Order: sequence, then structure tokens, then C-alpha cells
Amino acid sequence: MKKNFLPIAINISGEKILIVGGDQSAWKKLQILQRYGAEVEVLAKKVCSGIKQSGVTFFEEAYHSKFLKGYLMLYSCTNNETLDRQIESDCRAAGVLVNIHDNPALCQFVSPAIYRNGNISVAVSSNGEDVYESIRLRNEIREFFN
Ligand SMILES: C[C@@]1(CC(=O)O)c2cc3[nH]c(cc4nc(cc5[nH]c(cc(n2)[C@H]1CCC(=O)O)[C@@](C)(CC(=O)O)[C@@H]5CCC(=O)O)C(CC(=O)O)=C4CCC(=O)O)c(CCC(=O)O)c3CC(=O)O
Ligand SMILES: NC(=O)C1=CN([C@@H]2O[C@H](COP(=O)(O)OP(=O)(O)OC[C@H]3O[C@@H](n4cnc5c(N)ncnc54)[C@H](O)[C@@H]3O)[C@@H](O)[C@H]2O)C=CC1
Repeated sequence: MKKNFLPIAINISGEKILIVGGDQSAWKKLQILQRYGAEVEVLAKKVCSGIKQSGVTFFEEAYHSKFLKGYLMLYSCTNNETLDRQIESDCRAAGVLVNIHDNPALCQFVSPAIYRNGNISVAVSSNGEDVYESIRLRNEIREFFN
């Protein structure tokens, strides 16, 4: 079935977010989430030094569904599609909102390209169909405001 993603703005203050995966994609995702003050934790077999030095709580372990307790949402940034499928199904069972960073077919929600200025956020999403167009348009919006 074709997916339809509804743009919403969700409060993350006081909520915990888990990133699975600990390399460059996870690092980029962490930096975006931290701009919104999210309380992020990272779980990966190997966590890169940038993430380790950023001060977030991290677990250098293999993924297991037992980790899912207490999170509002989870972003998977692994390099393993079989694992991502497992994570998606575990999250749905546990009631944790799930995003698989490079696989819209497995995403319960997708991440927009964001322009932020104080309380104003403009979020561009392509229904998960064309991320490059979302980024291009966000960059035009940034130019428009600056
Ligand atoms: C579905 C979605 C899932 C999700 O992540 O939620 C998704 C999926 C995919 N991304 C891919 C590639 C890249 N994505 C980025 C970057 C971003 N991707 C983001 C969102 C989304 N990406 C969601 C859809 C959003 C929408 O609806 O439009 C942004 C906007 C927000 C964020 O990640 O938080 C963030 C910009 C952050 C910023 O600038 O602020 C870069 C550039 C980079 O990494 O620097 C590359 C190239 C990397 C390279 O190749 O080097 C591919 C492979 C495509 C292909 O090759 O064809 C897929 C899979 C596919 O499209 O099928
Ligand atoms: N680096 C980038 O900017 C981009 C990467 N990608 C894709 O995204 C994926 C991730 O890329 P990178 O961040 O470069 O990561 P990477 O491929 O270097 O590392 C994957 C991460 O997942 C962790 N991991 C793997 N199996 C695990 C398990 N069972 N339990 C816990 N953690 C596990 C690893 O320890 C590592 O931290 C790859 O598939 C890559 O092709 C896509 C677009 C851009």
C-alpha cells in the first residue's frame, strides 16, 4: 500500500529517543535531534568517537529488543536491512515510533528537511519519495529568509 505521511510537530521535551547505529549516519541524526533539545541515547556494536565525545548516553552492544523500554521513538541508522526489519517489527510491537533512516518502506514516520529560526520551523517532506527535492527546497527557503 502506498504510504501517506502526515506532517506533525511532536513534543520531545522529557522524552527519550534511541538511535541504533553509531557511525556517520547516526552522528548526523544525533546532531539534528540535539538542535531540538532531544534526550538521545545511542546503541551500536561500535560507536564512533564523535558520538562518544558528544556527552550522550551510549551503549556499545548489539541490538536486542530488550532495549526498547521507555523510548518515545527510535531511529535506525545501521547498515543491515535484516536487522532494520527486526527493529521495525519490534518497535511496532512495543509501541515505539520507528524510523529507518534509508528505507522509507520501513518507516512509520519520516524526517523532513528543516529550516529553523527560533520558534519557527519549516519542515519539507516529499512523502519519503524524493529526499533530494526536500533538501533543495529547504535550502531555497533558507535563502528566502536570510
Ligand atoms: C525517507 C527518508 C527517511 C528518513 O530518514 O526519515 C530518507 C531516505 C533516504 N535518504 C537517502 C539519502 C540521503 N539523505 C540525506 C539526508 C537527509 N535525509 C533526510 C530525510 C529522509 N531520507 C527521509 C525522506 C524525507 C522526505 O520525505 O523527503 C533528511 C532531510 C532529514 C534527516 O535525515 O533527518 C536529511 C537532510 C538533513 C539536513 O540537511 O538537514 C543525504 C545527504 C546527507 O546525508 O548529507 C543523502 C545522500 C547520502 C549519500 O548518498 O551520500 C536515501 C538514498 C537515496 C538515493 O540514493 O537515491 C534514502 C532512501 C530513499 O529515498 O529511498
Ligand atoms: N554515511 C552516510 O552519510 C550515509 C550512509 N548511508 C547508509 O546508511 C547506513 C549506515 O551508514 P553509516 O552511518 O556510515 O554506518 P556504518 O555502515 O559505518 O555503520 C553501521 C553502524 O551500525 C552498527 N550496527 C551494525 N549492526 C548492529 C547490531 N546488530 N547491533 C547494533 N549496532 C549495529 C555498527 O556498529 C555501526 O555503528 C549504510 O547502509 C550506508 O550505506 C546512506 C546514506 C548516507
